Amino acid sequence: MSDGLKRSSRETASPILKVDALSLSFGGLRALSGVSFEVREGSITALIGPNGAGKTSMFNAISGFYRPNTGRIIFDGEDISRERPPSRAKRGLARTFQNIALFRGMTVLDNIKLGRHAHLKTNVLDALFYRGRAHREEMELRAEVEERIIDFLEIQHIRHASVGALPYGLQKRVELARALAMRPRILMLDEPVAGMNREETEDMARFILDVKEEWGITILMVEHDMGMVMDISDHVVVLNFGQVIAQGRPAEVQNDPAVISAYLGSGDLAERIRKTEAA
Ligand SMILES: Nc1ncnc2c1ncn2[C@@H]1O[C@H](COP(=O)(O)OP(=O)(O)OP(=O)(O)O)[C@@H](O)[C@H]1O
Repeated sequence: MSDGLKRSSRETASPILKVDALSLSFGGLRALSGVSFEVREGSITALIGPNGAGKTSMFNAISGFYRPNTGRIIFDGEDISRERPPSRAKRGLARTFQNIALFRGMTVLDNIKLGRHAHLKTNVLDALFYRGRAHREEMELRAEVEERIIDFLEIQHIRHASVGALPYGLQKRVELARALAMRPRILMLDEPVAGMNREETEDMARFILDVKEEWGITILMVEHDMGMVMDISDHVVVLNFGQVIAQGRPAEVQNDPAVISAYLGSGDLAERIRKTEAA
């Protein structure tokens, strides 16, 4: 398929996630104020903005950790605003965290297996009847998915290693593996390359692109590395002081005067992109 065709089918794809007029306050502080945007199915959408813009608050509201004051979150056509995080996870919303949230004393494989807990049966009756062939088939399928993820992320050699002993870049990759094990429809990545060196960043960017292209999983990410954001995103949403100040394709957003001025205080945006690219 040509690039043009790919782009036009992406643009006509329906939104898998819609944030509609969402506001969120902490006491007197308004972290988000009437934020609306859409994430198209099969896209990589980046949420960017200077420090304190409201990106993490937005992520927490989407995954259900924060309850917004007003507004709605529509996932796959259904209003999930009142659902708790586990229900959202069951629907196929998976996320990683800014500070790695892995079980450091456990092996890579065991951490990945834990990613599946979102789909485990918890009801007692279910547990009693969920036996025999169906159970065996599910376990086999799970093992197959885990193996596919391990191969895909090139972490075969560390599968039995304790996570705490791994270098930072590999720990981030294991976190991605665990999120993939949930078989998500939309993967929310909170600063996936924060603290990584250039080589680790490039590896992670390639894996994220492959997750989209080969696995067909929609990505929503918060990221400060502007070079990486502009390289791999299809759509960029820019927040400042809890409001959307611009959105569009990377090239459009990069040249938007409102975006440039929002970033001036924290270093010129174009300069930051140049620096990350040159590093
Ligand atoms: N739990 C909280 N309690 C009180 N205020 C909060 C809380 N979380 C965030 N805030 C405030 O809400 C605003 C938005 O913060 P948020 O962490 O969402 O921004 P951000 O864009 O993710 O910033 P950064 O890039 O620094 O991570 C900030 O003013 C912050 O101080």
